[in-house]
Amino acid sequence: MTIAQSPGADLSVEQRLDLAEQALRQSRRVLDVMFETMEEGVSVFDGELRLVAVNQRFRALFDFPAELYRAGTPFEAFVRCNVERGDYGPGDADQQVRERVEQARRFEPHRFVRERPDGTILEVRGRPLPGGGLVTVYADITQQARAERALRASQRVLENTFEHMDQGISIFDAGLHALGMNRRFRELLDFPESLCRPGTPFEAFIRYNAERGDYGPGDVDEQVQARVEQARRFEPHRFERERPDGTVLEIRGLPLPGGGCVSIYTDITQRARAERGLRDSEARFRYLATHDGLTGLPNRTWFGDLLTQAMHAARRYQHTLGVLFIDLDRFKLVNDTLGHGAGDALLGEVAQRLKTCLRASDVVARLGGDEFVVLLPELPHPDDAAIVARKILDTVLEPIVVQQQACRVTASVGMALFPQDAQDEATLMKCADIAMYQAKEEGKNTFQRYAPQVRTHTLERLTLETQLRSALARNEFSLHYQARLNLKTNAITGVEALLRWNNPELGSVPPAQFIPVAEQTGLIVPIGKWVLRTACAQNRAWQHEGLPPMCVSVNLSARQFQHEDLLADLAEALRDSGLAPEQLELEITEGMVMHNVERALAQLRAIKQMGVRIAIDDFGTGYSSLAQIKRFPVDSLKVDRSFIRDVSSDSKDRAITEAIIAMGRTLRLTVVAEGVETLEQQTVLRENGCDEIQGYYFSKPVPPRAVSALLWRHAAEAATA
Ligand SMILES: Nc1nc2c(ncn2[C@@H]2O[C@@H]3COP(=O)(O)O[C@H]4[C@@H](O)[C@H](n5cnc6c(=O)[nH]c(N)nc65)O[C@@H]4COP(=O)(O)O[C@H]3[C@H]2O)c(=O)[nH]1
Repeated sequence: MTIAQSPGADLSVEQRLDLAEQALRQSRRVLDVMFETMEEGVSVFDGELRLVAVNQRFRALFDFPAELYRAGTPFEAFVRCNVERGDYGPGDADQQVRERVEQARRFEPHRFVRERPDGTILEVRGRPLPGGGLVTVYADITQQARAERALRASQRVLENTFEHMDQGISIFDAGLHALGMNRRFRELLDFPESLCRPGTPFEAFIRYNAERGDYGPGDVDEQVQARVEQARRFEPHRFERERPDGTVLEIRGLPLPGGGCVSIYTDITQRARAERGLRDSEARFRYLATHDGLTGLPNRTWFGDLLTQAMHAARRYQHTLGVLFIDLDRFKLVNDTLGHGAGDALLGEVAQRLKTCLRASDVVARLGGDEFVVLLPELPHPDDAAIVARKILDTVLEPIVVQQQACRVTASVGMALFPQDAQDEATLMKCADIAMYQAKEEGKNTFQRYAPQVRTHTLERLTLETQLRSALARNEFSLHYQARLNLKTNAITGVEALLRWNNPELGSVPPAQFIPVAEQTGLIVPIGKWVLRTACAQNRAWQHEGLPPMCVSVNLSARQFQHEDLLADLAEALRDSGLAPEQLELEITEGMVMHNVERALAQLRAIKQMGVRIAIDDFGTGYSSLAQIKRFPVDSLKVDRSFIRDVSSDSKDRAITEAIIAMGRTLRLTVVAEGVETLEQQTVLRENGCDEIQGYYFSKPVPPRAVSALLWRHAAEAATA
């Protein structure tokens, strides 16, 4: 330190000495103040390592006992005090003292950091003094050291996190050279260790990827160039990449504030797979929601959409649009006789044929069951719809081989046109539907253009069908019974069960009206089963009343006769009612057996084997020959009403009736005349040897209670006769 000298060359020696002394005292005071007010603690020891001085800050930092601060205290005393209060940590006290004193005795410059037990961190700098001795400066660096320590700790945490992150990270500088990358980056991208070093150019990674085919086929140089150029733009980006091993990576790139960029790689394979699965199932769902599962054609929903679009276009460009409703005529028969598998195969074939016989712009859809619909979006001329309809009929008519059997089905087609027949989709569809019903009534295998006058009739028929569908569940059916009289014994030999339908909306509907509808719709099968069960139970109930046993006849429809469940239904009705099989008779018509003689024969034999009787109903109206009837195991023939009506007046009718009676006798069959309304008719029949009669003359069809009364009355009359 330099103390400023004051000028005074003209002063005496004493004066100068005095002045120098004053200056010395002054600079000593300055030094003292500086020493005492220093930020750092300072200790000064002489060449013998005895204390010369410590400043205020030293005292505050170390808090040694006051007696130690006396000048001349040996350095060793301070060290020992520190050792004793644990300042140097655990260890042998004497050795700790010895080591430190020896160290100090070397009087070498030194610098170290020491942490005191109270957490204070000191930077200790020692310097030998020129004339011997040692000055040591103690700086309290606790705050700074703690901050540094915290920084280092958080750096370690960061490095640890970086290294063990679930995402791969790579960092490149502004010159696109690698600054760093973590373990996951190497794993996810499967790069060799040699590549994953700081300084590796971005291009090297890209080239490595391109060469191993990570970017798919293509020119490697072009792939590299495109990617490096892209990276050079340092724009934020995010995309997904599927690696050849199937790993799907989401790659996000972010520019760094000081230049360069960081890329984050996330393995999203699972999520991508799940999303792909979802997309697949969504597509599948969409397909199922719009397609018919069996034929692959558009379903009703999709067809509705397509029709709406086509109507818009037709309206805008003012052209004619056609809708054709197609219903297969004998499909249910195929389904019932050959099974559902055959039915499905047939529908598939029909769908295929419909598709090929139409233009690509036309639409064919399946509405369900055996119903198809065709949309002709643009008809140059309204008559063109008829040409398409004819084409459809021809194509459907071609034999279809199902289960090695050639089937032939026909179709009924209904046509409706926009704008001629309807202005909106729903009405247009309804019109085509109505026209289709009309075509069916016209005798099938035909097409019909919608005409407003058929609408009313068809609507009635539609109402009937709708009501009929729920009639069984709503308990709207009942059975009436018509008695049969034996002309020789005058006994009531049996009753015929006749179905009655009473509907709250339609009233009492005659069987002639609803039975054909029930047949067409297939509803006759469950209804017929109900008739069978009810008739058997009723016959048994009469027996329980004490009436003499007799036979109950039940009409079988063609559908029922062909149905695979018939035998099981029969057995069930007999078992549940407890009726003897010979007290049940089934009435079938000639047409039913003539359709497929061999199959019918097998069915009839099976029924006969159960002990159930069989009658041929409406006999004479069909085409069965005597030779064929001979083969059938039938018990009776019921002569059709039409021959009986004029049997007493018309010689031709009488001749036919006589022939039937004679034939029946030859075949040992019971001959029953139906529709006998007069005494004359009865007399002629008796004279000709007819076995039994049924008709209004003897009894009308009546409810069970009235039958019971008739039977009791008749039994009583017979007893008194
Ligand atoms: N004019 C006239 N008619 C007479 C006379 N005696 C009886 N009838 C009627 O002639 C029909 C005889 O039955 P069907 O020929 O089997 O003809 C039946 C039968 O084919 C069918 N049907 C009735 N019930 C059933 C049933 O439960 N199942 C099936 N599949 N068909 C049934 O409906 C047809 C008509 O039945 P219904 O209207 O009850 O008509 C009955 C009966 O009421 C008469 O002296 N004069």
